[in-house]
Amino acid sequence: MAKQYDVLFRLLLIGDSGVGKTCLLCRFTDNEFHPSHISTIGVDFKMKTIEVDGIKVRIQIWDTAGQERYQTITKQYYRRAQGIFLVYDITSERSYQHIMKWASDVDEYAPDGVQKILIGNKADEEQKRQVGKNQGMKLAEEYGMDFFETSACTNYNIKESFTRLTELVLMAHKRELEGLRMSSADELNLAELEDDGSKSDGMANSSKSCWC
Ligand SMILES: Nc1nc2c(ncn2[C@@H]2O[C@H](COP(=O)(O)OP(=O)(O)OP(=O)(O)O)[C@@H](O)[C@H]2O)c(=O)[nH]1
Repeated sequence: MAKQYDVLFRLLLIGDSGVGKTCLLCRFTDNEFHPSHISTIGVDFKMKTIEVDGIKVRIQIWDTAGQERYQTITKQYYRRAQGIFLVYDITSERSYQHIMKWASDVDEYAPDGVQKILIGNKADEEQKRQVGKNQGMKLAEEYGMDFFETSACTNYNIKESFTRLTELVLMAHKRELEGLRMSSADELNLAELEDDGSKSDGMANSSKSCWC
């Protein structure tokens, strides 16, 4: 039977409450968008398999609550991420200013070598824009990250940004992947998902099902 995937790994979405993390995830995995905001409680995740450079990649994507009160729980998920989206809302200067704080949390809690992308979401809301595209680009450059403006609402740059972070993680784990090609027998489990699956059932808790 053909293998369902070659490699498994974990991505994480972080950023202030309301910037659109859940909607980005739902747009990417289910091509759905819902206009109401129901705050995530703790963490939630969804899976999707994509093919990049001929490699079938199964990604577990963790959506974290932006609200301060859940930070103790959500920070526990940083250390097992291979890639992280730092998300702000282009209509909220405050959410952009807070990227500094999210980036310092990543430095403190995520593993060395974790791949990062800066996302300015809600790009469809041009009339309400408070953060210029050049500000996003400048910040991303300072932190050495790639940058995308996205819209979960119009499906702008969603596939592109998820694919790019996946590519960055694949590049960062090139050596392990070469080993996989040589053996061609097993999939590579970067996220130790089987192990986590049982644990996460108890820890992941969200008030949202992903209809957004
Ligand atoms: N116009 C527009 N609205 C969006 C977009 N993405 C999300 N929203 C809206 O922004 C609100 C918050 O979206 P969520 O995805 O729930 O935000 P979140 O970051 O997951 O919030 P927490 O779970 O509280 O951390 C909702 O009303 C969404 O419909 C977008 O690209 N454009």
